[in-house]
Amino acid sequence: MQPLYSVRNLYNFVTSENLRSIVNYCTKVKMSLEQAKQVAAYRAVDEYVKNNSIFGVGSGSTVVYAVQRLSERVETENLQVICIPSSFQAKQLIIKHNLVLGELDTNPDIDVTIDGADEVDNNMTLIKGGGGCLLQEKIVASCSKKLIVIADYTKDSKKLGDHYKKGVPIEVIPMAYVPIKNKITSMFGGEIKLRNAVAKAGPVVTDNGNFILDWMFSNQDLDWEKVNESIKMIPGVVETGLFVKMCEKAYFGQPEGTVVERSASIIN
Ligand SMILES: O=C[C@H](O)[C@H](O)[C@H](O)COP(=O)(O)O
Repeated sequence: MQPLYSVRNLYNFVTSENLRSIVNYCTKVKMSLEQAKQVAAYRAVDEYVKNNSIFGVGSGSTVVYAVQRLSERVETENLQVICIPSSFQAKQLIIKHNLVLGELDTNPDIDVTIDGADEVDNNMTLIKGGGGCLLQEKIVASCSKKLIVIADYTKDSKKLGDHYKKGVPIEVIPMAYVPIKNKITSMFGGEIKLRNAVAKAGPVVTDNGNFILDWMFSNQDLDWEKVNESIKMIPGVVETGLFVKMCEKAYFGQPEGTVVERSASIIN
């Protein structure tokens, strides 16, 4: 007897008609996500980037829209803005849009950084580093008067882990990844995976030559500030993707094109 889920049965089920509906549905979801990212990014750049300022450029797919908007504003309003990148990707975006590229050596005081996030909780604690850029992002954010997050509606959570299931990224020195993995799980439980590359054999290597561990925590009620401090004390840990008390405001683009805002001042 053929199993119900055999390839032939699946093939019969996926007729060209319902395949078209599945593809249409996926395209609509993708478009609504992209639109949500764009409206959030445009709003943040319009509200926060001023003339004669130093601007920290975050990393990820949502930041692409922020840089796009900034370049439009630089052209139409003749804004003078120096851009400080938070990754190789951010640097390439700045160059591609002919914006002024700066560095922390010459501009260590940033007015505002606009960055994406993998998840934002009710207390404005962030998980970042889904794209492996957490270390430079945290350095740039720490040099900024304001950190503003731009994200689509799927990143808006009550508690960390509500929506983002890939865990907290932790950047580590390669030789120490196994002991670090063991120490974190024995302190806080959960499960840890070494992040593997997609178009390369072996692990992801960050812009700084390190590895990334993804910690799937099992307790959503941890004190993230303490957890962050404890993990950072482990020798070989370079940085965590937990951004605690750093973010001033988050803009969440919605599927229908509106933007929901959340401020740290309302919460704290
Ligand atoms: O390492 C990547 C960064 O922390 C990104 O800002 C974060 O992963 C969000 O990226 P995206 O805007 O693509 O969702």
